[in-house]
Amino acid sequence: MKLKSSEEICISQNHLAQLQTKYMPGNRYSFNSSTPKTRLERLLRERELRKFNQSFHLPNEAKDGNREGDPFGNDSPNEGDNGGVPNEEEFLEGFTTGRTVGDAFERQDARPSKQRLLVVANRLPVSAVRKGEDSWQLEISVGGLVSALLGVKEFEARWIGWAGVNVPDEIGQKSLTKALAEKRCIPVFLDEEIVHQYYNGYCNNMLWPLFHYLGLPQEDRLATTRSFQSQFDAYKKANQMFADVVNEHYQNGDVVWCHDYHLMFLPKCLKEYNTEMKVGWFLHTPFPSSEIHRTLPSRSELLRSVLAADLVGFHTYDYARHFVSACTRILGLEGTPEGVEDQGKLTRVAAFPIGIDSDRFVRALELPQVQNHIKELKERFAGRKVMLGVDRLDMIKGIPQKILAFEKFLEENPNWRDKVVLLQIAVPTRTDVPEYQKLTSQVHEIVGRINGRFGTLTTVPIHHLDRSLDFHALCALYAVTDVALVTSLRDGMNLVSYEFVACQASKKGVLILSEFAGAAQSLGAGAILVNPWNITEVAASIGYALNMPADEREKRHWHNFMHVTTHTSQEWAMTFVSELNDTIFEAQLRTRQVPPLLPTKDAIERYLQSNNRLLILGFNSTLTESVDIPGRRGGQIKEMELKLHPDLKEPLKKLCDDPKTTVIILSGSDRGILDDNFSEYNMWLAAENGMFLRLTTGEWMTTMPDNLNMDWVDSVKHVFEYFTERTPRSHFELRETSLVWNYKYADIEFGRLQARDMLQHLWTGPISNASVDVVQGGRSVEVRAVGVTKGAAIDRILGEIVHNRGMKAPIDYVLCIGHFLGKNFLLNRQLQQEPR
Ligand SMILES: O=P(O)(O)OC[C@H]1O[C@H](O[C@H]2O[C@H](CO)[C@@H](O)[C@H](O)[C@H]2O)[C@H](O)[C@@H](O)[C@@H]1O
Ligand SMILES: O=c1ccn([C@@H]2O[C@H](COP(=O)(O)OP(=O)(O)O)[C@@H](O)[C@H]2O)c(=O)[nH]1
Repeated sequence: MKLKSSEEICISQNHLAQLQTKYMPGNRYSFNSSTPKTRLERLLRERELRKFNQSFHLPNEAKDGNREGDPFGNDSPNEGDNGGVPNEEEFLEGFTTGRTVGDAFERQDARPSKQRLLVVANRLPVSAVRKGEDSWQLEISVGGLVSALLGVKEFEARWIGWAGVNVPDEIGQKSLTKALAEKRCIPVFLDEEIVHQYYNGYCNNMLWPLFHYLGLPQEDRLATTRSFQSQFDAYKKANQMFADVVNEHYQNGDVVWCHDYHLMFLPKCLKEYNTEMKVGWFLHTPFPSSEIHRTLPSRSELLRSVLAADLVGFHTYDYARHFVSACTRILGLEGTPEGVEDQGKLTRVAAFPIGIDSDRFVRALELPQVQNHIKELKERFAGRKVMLGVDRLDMIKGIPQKILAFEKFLEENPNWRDKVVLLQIAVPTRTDVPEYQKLTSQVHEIVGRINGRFGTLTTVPIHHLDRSLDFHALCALYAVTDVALVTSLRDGMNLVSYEFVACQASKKGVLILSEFAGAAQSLGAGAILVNPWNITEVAASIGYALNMPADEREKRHWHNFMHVTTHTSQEWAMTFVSELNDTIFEAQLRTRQVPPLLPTKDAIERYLQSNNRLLILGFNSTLTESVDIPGRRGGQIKEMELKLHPDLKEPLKKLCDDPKTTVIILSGSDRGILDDNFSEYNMWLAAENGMFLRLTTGEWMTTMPDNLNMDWVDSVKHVFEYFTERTPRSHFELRETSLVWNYKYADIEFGRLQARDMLQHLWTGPISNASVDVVQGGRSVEVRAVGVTKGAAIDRILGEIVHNRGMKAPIDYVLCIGHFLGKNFLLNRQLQQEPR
C-alpha cells in the first residue's frame, strides 16, 4: 500500500472531521435531522465511510507499523520473503483477522470496531489429510467460493464447515478441531453415510444439476429418484448439524452468513433456535427459472427455509428475479421490488456480484518464483499462441464442448495447427459421484482423439492436466495466455475469468466467455461472448480472438480490468454484510409500524366484565377454512364455495346465544352466501360491505344510501368479461352494488399485468366519470358505487341494531376481527373512536 502525500492526508483529516460531525454523534440510526432516513441514504453513507476508512486509516497504520490484524496492509513488493504477497498459509490468516467497517457508525472515534462474522459453508477453506492418530495436514481447498471468501479481510471471521474427511474417532476429532482452530476454522463432522447421501447425493446429484439447468436424474440416474426421500432427509439432518455448531459458537450481535445450495435449510434451523440472529444466505450457483425449480419434489420446503433468512443474495439480478418468481408462483407469496413478503414479514432479496482479491494476483506477478514460471512457460511454448482453460472437471463447465470447438477450429484452419496450443487444467472434483467419473473418461477420450489427429512426433495441440495447480503456477499461466476460453454451460459467476483478466496487464489477452456464466454480465463488454452449445460460433470466436489487433485487445482488456479491480471480494462481502445489518434495522422499523397484537388476556378480562357487547366479524379469510397453496392445487373450486370453518361452528353458536352479545358478520360477499352459511345462528348479517342487513330471524333490508347510481354496471361487466376471457383461471363476481374481478388463481405475474391494464382502462376509459370507486386489492379489482364501504355502512348498521333491539344500555365492548385491507381503513378508524 502506497503512503499518501501529506496533502492528501491533510484533506482526509478535514474529511474525517466532516464525517465525524455528520455521522458519528449518537447512534448509527438515531433519528435526528442529519441521520439518513431511507435505506439508500444509509447504505450510501456507509459506503462513503468505508471508502474513507480505507483511504484514511491504512496509511497511518502503515506509518505506525501497526499492522495488527492486517498482515497484508503494507505490501511493498520488496518486503519479506514473499515480496508482500501472502502465501496460502498467510492468505488464510488474512481471512481470519482484520478490521471491519461494517459497524463503523456505532463508534464514536471513527476507528471502526470489528464485527464478528460466522461464515458457514459446506467446505472449509482447508481440507484435512490425516497423517497420524492425532496429526493433520491442512491443504487449501479449490473452488470459487473458497477463493472469494479468502479475499475477505475486513471482519473478525470464523469459518464453520466440513473438512472434507471422515473422522469417526474422538482423538481424531479433538486433534483436528485444535489444528483447525489455529486457522479460525470450526469443523462440522459428517460421517460417511451422511456425506454420501447429503453431499454426493442430494447436493451434487440433485440440486447442482437442477440449478444448472441439467434437470433431475433421468435414464441411468433414474435410480436415484427412488432414493430422493432418504437423501433429502440426510440433507436436512446435515443442515441441522451445521446449525448445532453455529449455535454453539454464536455470540450476540454476530452476523451469520450461510453459503450455497448445500445449506438451504440452515436459515430456518438457525431462526428456530434464535429469532434474533442476523442471518444472510448467499447462493453461488445460478438460481434457475421457477419452471425448473418447480420440478424438485422438495421445492416448497427449500424455498420456505431460505426465506427464514433476513437477506438472500445472488450473483446476478436474473437469479434473484427467478428466486422471487419461484416464491410467488410456487408458494403464492407476494414478490416486491424489495424481496418476498409473507404475512408482513419481508425477506430481502438482491444481487451481490462476487469479485476476487485482484491485488493479490497483480502483486503475485512480480514475485521471482512467478517470473521464473513465466519464463519457463514462454520458452516452452515459444512460437505458439497459448489458449487456456481452467475448470473443475464438472459437466457444467462445458469442457467437452470447448475441446470440440477447438478441434473444429483446427479442422478449418490448418495454418494454425502448429501455431497454437490449448492448455486445459481440469481439477478433479466430486469424484465419488458417478456422473463426474463418466465425464472424466469422456474428456480423456476426446482429448486423445484430437491429439492423435492433429499431433506430431514432437507436439500435441491439447495439454490436458487432471490436477490442480498452486497459486503461483496458476498466476504464471494466466499471464502467458493469449486467449482464455471459458465455455461453462451454466456457471454462478466464474472467477477464473476474473483472475485471468487481473493477470493480463502486460499481455492484454482475449477472454472468450460463455454467455451463460454470471461473469458475462460484468465482463460481457470486454469479452467475446459465446453460446458454448454452438461449436461453430466458438470455433469462429477462437479465430477472431487469435487474430485480434492490439488496439482492440487493449480496449477490451482495459474495460474488464477496471471492473475486476474495483469489484473485489472485499467490496462484495462488505456490501452484503452492510445490507444485512441494514435489513435488520429496517425490519425493526417496520415492526414498529405494524399494529400491535391484540392483548388477548386483557381482551378476555374486559369481555367478561362487559354487559352489552358487539362482535363484528369478517367472513372470507376470517371464518373460512384455509385453502392450500393458491394457484397450483386446484383449490379454486373449493375456496369459491366459501364455507364456514367447521371448528368455528360450536363457539360461534355459543356467542350468538349469549343475550349479552350481539354478533354481526360484515362481509363483501353477497346475501346468498351469508344465508347459506349463517341462517341457523342468531346473529346479524351485513352483506355486500353492509349494503344489505338482516337479523337471521328476519328479512333482508337495504341500508343502501338513497340515489345509489348503478348505471355503470353494464360497462364494467363488459370490461370484466373481456379480461376474464383473456386471463386463464380468473373469475368475476357480479354483486348488487359492486363487481369484483379476482385473479388469485391465475398466473400471478400475468394477473398483475392484466390488472394494471384493466385499471388503466377503468380510470381513463368510458366509465371514468361515473360515480364509482375503483379499488385495487391484493389480487383483485373491485368497482363499486361511491359510498359502498364498510366504514360508511357501519353507522347505518349500528343505528338499525340499537333501534331494533331497543337497546337502553350503552355498548360497552366492541371487538372487531377481520382480514382488513386499506380500503376498509375508514371502518377501522370509526371503530377505534367507539366508546369501549
Ligand atoms: O466444494 P466442491 O464441491 O468441491 O465445489 C467447489 C465449489 O464449486 C461451486 O462454486 C461456485 O462459486 C463460485 C464463487 O461464487 C462461482 O464463481 C462459481 O460459478 C460457482 O460454481 C460451489 O457453488 C461451491 O459451493 C463449491 O465449494
Ligand atoms: O488448479 C487450480 C484451478 C483452479 N483454482 C481456483 O479455483 C477457483 C475456481 O472458481 P470458479 O468460480 O471459476 O469456479 P468453481 O470451481 O467455483 O465452480 C478459482 O479461484 C481458481 O483460482 C485453483 O486454485 N487451482
